[in-house]
Amino acid sequence: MHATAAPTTIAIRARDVTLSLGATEILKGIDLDIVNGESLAILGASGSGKSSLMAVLSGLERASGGTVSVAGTDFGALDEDALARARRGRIGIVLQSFHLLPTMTALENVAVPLELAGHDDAFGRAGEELHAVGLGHRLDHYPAQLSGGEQQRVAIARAMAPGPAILFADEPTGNLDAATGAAVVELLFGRQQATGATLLIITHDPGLAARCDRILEMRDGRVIAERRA
Ligand SMILES: Nc1ncnc2c1ncn2[C@@H]1O[C@H](COP(=O)(O)OP(=O)(O)OP(=O)(O)O)[C@@H](O)[C@H]1O
Repeated sequence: MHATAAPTTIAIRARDVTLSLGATEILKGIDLDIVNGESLAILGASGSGKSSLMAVLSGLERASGGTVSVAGTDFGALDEDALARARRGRIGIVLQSFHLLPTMTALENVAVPLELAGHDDAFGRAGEELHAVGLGHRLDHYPAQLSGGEQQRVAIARAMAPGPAILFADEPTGNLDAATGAAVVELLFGRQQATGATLLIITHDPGLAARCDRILEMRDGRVIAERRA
């Protein structure tokens, strides 16, 4: 019996991507295809270009050369407004140091960006997502009243609330102890599986990388190795 493979669709395609800041060439020709729903770990020494690659693939930074296409849209062909529209709701980002607003509760941290993006029921959606990350009982807590692991859960809820097709995480467990980090990793993969999102994780943790479908290793602005986990 032959199963007909569903056509794989490319979430992110990079072709000969370079990034120069001033006289420094940071990315030196990256070629990459990331399939929808795939999880990909990016490993590499400090300064190898991991965060820069994430910035370019997520549209935070424009490539100096080459092309980055997300869901078939060439980011380089878009002006600032069109790029912001293309990114909005489609790309979620979780960073190592959470970046929650200290004067807002957990619920507000998740709801306010949704509200600004014009979501009809921002607070309802934010509450659902905070329940999904296990923080239904912490909605009215401020970041300073939450543990590091809880703050990272809020940051994950904020990134996931608009229903992004792609989630980027830059060392999401870097500021957490091992047990808390492991719980956050379970949560990330759980949310990925529940939503079918594509997941890109920058990590120094080989155990976390091994949980991903594929591992890229960077050195000096280039991808030097690639393997299936
Ligand atoms: N704004 C900038 N101007 C000039 N050089 C920069 C700038 N930002 C980053 N770099 C340089 O680009 C290189 C890659 O940095 P990047 O942050 O992407 O590395 P990384 O692999 O994510 O490192 P880490 O694991 O330490 O976060 C480094 O040598 C860094 O010093």
